[in-house]
Order: sequence, then C-alpha cells, then structure tokens
Amino acid sequence: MLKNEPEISGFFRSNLLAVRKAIRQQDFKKFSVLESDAERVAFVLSYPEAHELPLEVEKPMIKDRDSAIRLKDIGNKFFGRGEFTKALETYSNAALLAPSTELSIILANRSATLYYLERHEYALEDIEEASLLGYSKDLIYKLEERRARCLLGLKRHDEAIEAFRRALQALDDARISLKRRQKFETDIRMMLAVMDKGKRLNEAAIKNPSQVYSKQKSSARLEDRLIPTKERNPVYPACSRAVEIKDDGGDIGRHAVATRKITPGEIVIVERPHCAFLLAETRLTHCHLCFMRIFVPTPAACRTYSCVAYCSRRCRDADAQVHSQECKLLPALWYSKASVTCFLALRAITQRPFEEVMRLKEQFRDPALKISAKNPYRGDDYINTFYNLVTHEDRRLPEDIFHRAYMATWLFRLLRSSNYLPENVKTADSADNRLSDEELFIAGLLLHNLQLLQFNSHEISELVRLKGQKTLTKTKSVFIGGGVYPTVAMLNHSCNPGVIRYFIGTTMIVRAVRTINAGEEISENYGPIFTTTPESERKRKLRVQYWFDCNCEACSGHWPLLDKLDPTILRFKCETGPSCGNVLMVKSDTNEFMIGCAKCGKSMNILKGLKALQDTDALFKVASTNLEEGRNEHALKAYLEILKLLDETLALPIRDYHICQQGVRLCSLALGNTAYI
Ligand SMILES: C[S@@+](CC[C@H](N)C(=O)[O-])C[C@H]1O[C@@H](n2cnc3c(N)ncnc32)[C@H](O)[C@@H]1O
Repeated sequence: MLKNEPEISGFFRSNLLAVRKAIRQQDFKKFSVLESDAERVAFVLSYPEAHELPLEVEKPMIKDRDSAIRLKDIGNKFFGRGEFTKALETYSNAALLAPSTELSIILANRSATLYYLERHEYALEDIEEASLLGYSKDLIYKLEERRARCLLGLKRHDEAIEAFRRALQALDDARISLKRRQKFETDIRMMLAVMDKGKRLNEAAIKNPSQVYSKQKSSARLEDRLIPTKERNPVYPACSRAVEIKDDGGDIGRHAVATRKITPGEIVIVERPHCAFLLAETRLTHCHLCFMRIFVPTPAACRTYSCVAYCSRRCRDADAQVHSQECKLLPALWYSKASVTCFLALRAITQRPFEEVMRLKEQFRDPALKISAKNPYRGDDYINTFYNLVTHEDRRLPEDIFHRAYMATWLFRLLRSSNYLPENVKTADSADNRLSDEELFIAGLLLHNLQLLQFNSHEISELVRLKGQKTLTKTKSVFIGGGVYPTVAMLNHSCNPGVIRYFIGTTMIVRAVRTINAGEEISENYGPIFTTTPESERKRKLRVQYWFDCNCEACSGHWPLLDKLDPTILRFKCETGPSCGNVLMVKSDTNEFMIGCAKCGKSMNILKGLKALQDTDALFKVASTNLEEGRNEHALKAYLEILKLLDETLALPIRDYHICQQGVRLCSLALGNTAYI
C-alpha cells in the first residue's frame, strides 16, 4: 500500500488556509451537509481564493532546440573519440529535448552509437524512427546500410539483404564523391554475395523446432504464464481458483479466503493496474507506460513537451492518446509536489476519452451489474470495480472532506486548462461561474477518486542491485510509482501477512509466503509488519491511514519483534489438530519427546517435529549459501521447502520461519523489476 501519503505539500498549504479562512462558519456547516462530491467541489470553487493557485509553471518542460543541438554536438565529440557510453547518454538527453525538426538526425547519430555498443534492437528502433521523421534523403544510404548491419547482428538475414539493397538504391540521392560511392557499392555487393550463399545453405538446413517453440512460449501474456486461464477464478480472473472474495460487511468488508490449501510460493493473484503513475524522480529513467527501466529513451509522441520518456516506440505509441491529454498538466503537477494519489485520481479520468467518461454518467443511472462468471470483475472497469472500492465516505469528518475537495478543485482546474474537456462544456476559471453539468460530473469523480485512493493504492517498486554484486542481501526495494489494483485492493491487512507482492513492469504478482489452509483468510500487508514494528506503532499507523483497529493474530497474540523472539523455544502445534488449537512450548534442548497438552489433555510425540527441524537446518544452510552466491532460484526453492516443513508441526511466530519468509521475499523481488546500478 502507499505509505503515509502526504496530501498537502508546501505549494498548496497557504492557499488551502486562505480558502478555508474565507469560508464563514455558518457556510462551512452548509458544506458539511452537502451530499454529493460534485456539489462539494463546486462549493469550494465558489470562493475566489480557490482560483488563486497558478495552473502553469515558469519552466514548463517544453522542447528546447538550442539545448538539443548543443547536446548533439557534444555527443558527436564523444562518438568521435569512441566514448560510446557517454555519447549514448548525451544523445539521449538531446533526443528528449529535441523538437521534431532536430530529432531525426539525433536518433540517426544515436543509432550509430548503439550499433557500436552492439545494441542492435535499439539501433533499429532509432533508424526506423529517424527514417519516419524524414531523415535527410542524401544520407539515407548510410542509415539503410546501418540497418542492414544491425539486422545481420540479429541474424535477420532476409531483412538485412533487403536493407542492403535499399542502401544501394539510396546511393542515387547521395551527395558523395564517385570514389566513395564506388567503394560503398563494392562493399555492399560483396556482402550481398556472401549472404546469398549463406542463405541458400541455411534454407537447406533443418529448422530447429525447439527454438520455434521457446519463442512462442515467451510471447504468451504474463498473466497466462503465471496463472493459466483454466486455473483462474472465473468471477475474479486476476485470482487463481484457490482464492475466493467474500464480503462479511461491517468493518471487515470484502476480503480474500483460500478455497483450498495454498502452499508457500504459490502465485495466487496476477493483476494489471486500473491506473498507475510514475514518481516525478523516475520520469526519465523509467518508461512512462510500462515502468520498465529505460536503456535508450524514446521521447513522447507530443512535439511540445519533454517531460516523459518511454522504453520503446511501442510503449510510446500505445500511450500517445492519453499522453496528448496529459502532457500539458504534468509540469504543474510535478512542480506542486502533489502526492501520487493526486496523479492517480486524474489518471483514472484522463486515461479514458472525455466521451467515454460522459457515458459513465448514464451507466451510473442503471443499477450496477452484479459481478458473476458471466460478468467477471474486470480491473479496467471504472464503475463496477474501481468506483466501488472503499472510500469510508460515511465516516469522514467535514474537515477531511474539505481538504480532499480542495485538492479535487485544483486538479479539476488543471484538467480544465488542458484540451481534455471540449470547449463547448468548459466554463471560465472564475468563482462567479456555475460549472457545466459535464464539469460537475468530472469534478465529482475526481473527489470520489481521491477518497478511494487513500485506502486502495499500492506502491510499485523495483529492486536496486549493485552491478556485479551477486548477493541479494545488500539490495534495496525502492518505490518508483503508484497504482490501483482493484482485486488486490479487496485483501485485508495482517501484520503477519500470508502473501507478498512484487512487480513485473506495472503488473503485480501476489505469492503466498506461508501455508494458507482452506477457509483461512488471505491477507496482505499494508506497511507495518510485526517482525520490525512494535504493536502499538503498527496499530497507530493503521488507524491513522486505513481507519481500522488491527486485530490480526500478531496483534491479538502480542507477538514480539523478530529480534526478541526466543530461538531456544519451540512452539509445537497440538497434534490433535485445529479442534484443539493449543500450542506447546518446548525448550529446543529438551530430552523429553512426549509432551502433554494442557488444553486437550492428550500427549503428543514431538520426535517427528524435531527431525523436521533438523532437516530445515541443513536446508537453511543451502538457502543462505545460494542467496549469498546469487543462485536465487535455488535459494527460493530451499526457503519455500523450509516453510512447508515448519508449517506441518510448528506454530507461528518462529524466528527462523520469518527469516526464511524474508528470504522468499527477496528472491521473489529479484524475479520482478530490477535495476543494476
Ligand atoms: C484496501 S481496503 C480492503 C478491502 C475492504 N475490506 C473492502 O471491503 O473493500 C482497506 C480497508 O479495509 C478494511 N480493513 C483492512 N484490513 C482490515 C483488518 N485487518 N481489520 C479490519 N478492517 C480491515 C479497512 O476499512 C480499510 O480501510
């Protein structure tokens, strides 16, 4: 979950106070009885003070031709000296700043650098883009020749032959001396002759079927690879069939329950976000769409702003429509230091065209469709899933609602200043104007979004590793953005969670970290965990941010912190099973094997349990060595094996058990987003 989201930054504080001060007490009473979010935002907007905050910033991150050319020239110098890594970085910075008139030459130069760095796929992307942007006709022969060499590097021989041929044709437009032309032509014809011979030999060779298969396999969607379709819950397709979503109403509300025994390591949910947003500080290092670390940045499709970057042209094109609505808003949002929650509230709207959002208005009038196998819970559905996430609106105090309405007001003004709303529904930015119906609808959604985001958004993270360092023990999980995962948002919290989460791009993977028996709740962790945060502190944090009193097993059992857990005491489950449920405390150096249960009166033989513990000692060494030496998959397997063995006989909390869970978490994080620095 998003930790301690600061709602009001310094940019807003004094204006917020000014608006609040302008509202007389009897008028604030009127505000506090308003029933709709739209009316609340309209109320705040009826004060002139609410229009005082600027919507534009001094340095709006617009393209800068001169700086781009200057950087390109520096890049050329690095390139000339063979300093390709520096050249790449400089050309990339130039590309982000360049208007389209300068971009093709910068990309063409960058493609040459990438060719020398043997990053052929990236070079091809730049070559393609440079051609599309109208690269100078007289130089196309060079670009095509480079394309051909990159294709050769990727063993795409047929395409390479085509590109070499195009390079020959483009010689007609080249402005070079006859001597150079002849040399170029001879070189290429020789290449073509060699390749032609190679091609004939290749055609005679039998294709390797296993290669074809592995290619097909890896192109399957991540969700399908991790939870195959037939193993998905038909009503909640992000979950496996091992998960059921129940609703007990009251404080507990919706939550997840295991339909069968779930073993440690099992993947139980794979979900894409309803909406997601990168942090300002990662806007040029990570792809604005898929959140992957960028090796070679692709500038946004818009030709005015230089505020975001993509990992590829594919991501850029997929985001082009949404970005065209958003790019003007981003500099002000970043400058204001508004929380990720504000970005998400806006993104949940701007990611849909205005007309589609207006259609939601009609859909709100229909009774919401009941979620069923015929109408599954779809994370991309605004009304039936996202909109219905918990807001605790009925428990909010007027001051709290006012703060959020104030933020919604600024977001709304910002949105109205862009070209998202059609001109015919826009009203002027003044306290004297009544909002149009369309504006009211959108302003209301913004406030509703802000309310639900407080309780339902997740941090998106990446594991940062040092280049060349094998062990995971010195890595750090860092926050790169936020997102809303509507299915995962129905999981309740426990300070001793049954699952952990990690990310591949923006897709969240939820995996069990202990045995969860059929009928048991599957809970996740919202931040405070019992191993490191004292009970009173956990409870305080959860009450402040999520508005509930935690009564999980760790809180109700007053479990000590990890480093206070006594490793010399073993906690055996009474073997008579859940019907007894007692825990027998035994010293680890005991000589007695028959222990009497004070609750059910029966005796149990702990010999089997002690043997299992011995086995886990050996496994623990295997896991630690593998973790230290970077064999994470082996380490993960050993950790999971330990958890399974301990779950059979011992009751939590157990020091070694929770250390193994930390190992599982680390190894799992390494399977997701990772940055090598
Ligand atoms: C992300 S939602 C979880 C799903 C929620 N139960 C629902 O019905 O949609 C977070 C909210 O669930 C409730 N919640 C989560 N964990 C809880 C727990 N351990 N005990 C009581 N309420 C909890 C709180 O109201 C919290 O603000």
